[in-house]
Amino acid sequence: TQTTRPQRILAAVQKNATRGDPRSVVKAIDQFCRHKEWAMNVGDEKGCILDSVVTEVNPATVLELGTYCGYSTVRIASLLPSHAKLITLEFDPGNAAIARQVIAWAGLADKIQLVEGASGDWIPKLKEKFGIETFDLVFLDHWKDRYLPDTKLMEECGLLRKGSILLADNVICPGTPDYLEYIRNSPRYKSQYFKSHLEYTKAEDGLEKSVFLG
Ligand SMILES: O=C(NC/C=C/[C@H]1O[C@@H](n2ccc(=O)cc2)[C@H](O)[C@@H]1O)c1cc([N+](=O)[O-])cc(O)c1O
Ligand SMILES: [Mg+2]
Repeated sequence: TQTTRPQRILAAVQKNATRGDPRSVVKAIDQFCRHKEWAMNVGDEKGCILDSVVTEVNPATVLELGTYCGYSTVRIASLLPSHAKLITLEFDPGNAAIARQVIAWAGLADKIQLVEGASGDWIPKLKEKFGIETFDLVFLDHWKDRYLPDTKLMEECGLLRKGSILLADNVICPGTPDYLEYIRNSPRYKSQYFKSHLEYTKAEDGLEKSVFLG
């Protein structure tokens, strides 16, 4: 019977990556997606920009919207300080099941809380459920039409503080025009565009980094 793309990504990790070595997990997925089968991971080129932002922010609390197979989850968590926590939201149970195994292979399960469900349902519950005050860093990489409503929801729920960083994938391809328009014109944010390429391709894409000003 036919396997799914996430199942094939997990198989590539289990075949080519070393248990407990997050960078080898990242490399195994990039090799597979560049040479065997494209998949919507943030990828190696934009991943370097992600790494530099994570390192600069050195966050104690991170929210990721859109786990998929856990590529960026592992990439971010591998750079976090020891007591830092990353919460990642995943809607599709099949993707979540794969991501849990990728995260476990990387040896990062103790840093990561994978929550299954819709961002719109879970964002209002994160404070009470996980004892979170605010997020130092939010990585947006889920459904592109959810970036704007979820950003407004995070504001309303008091999950952002002065200096919180939002980092959004795919602001060019597939594109998030309503989010970009809002975030670039709002007096409550200072934004910066990091030009790059769509993962594993020559097409333009980029990351938008925005600081919440309070
Ligand atoms: O569509 C894209 N991403 C959508 C991601 C969606 C992921 O977020 C989850 N989610 C989690 C929580 C939710 O509330 C909703 C969905 C979904 O279950 C899925 O796992 C995309 C597409 C391209 N592309 O080239 O076409 C490139 C990219 O880098 C992309 O990120
Ligand atoms: Mg993406």
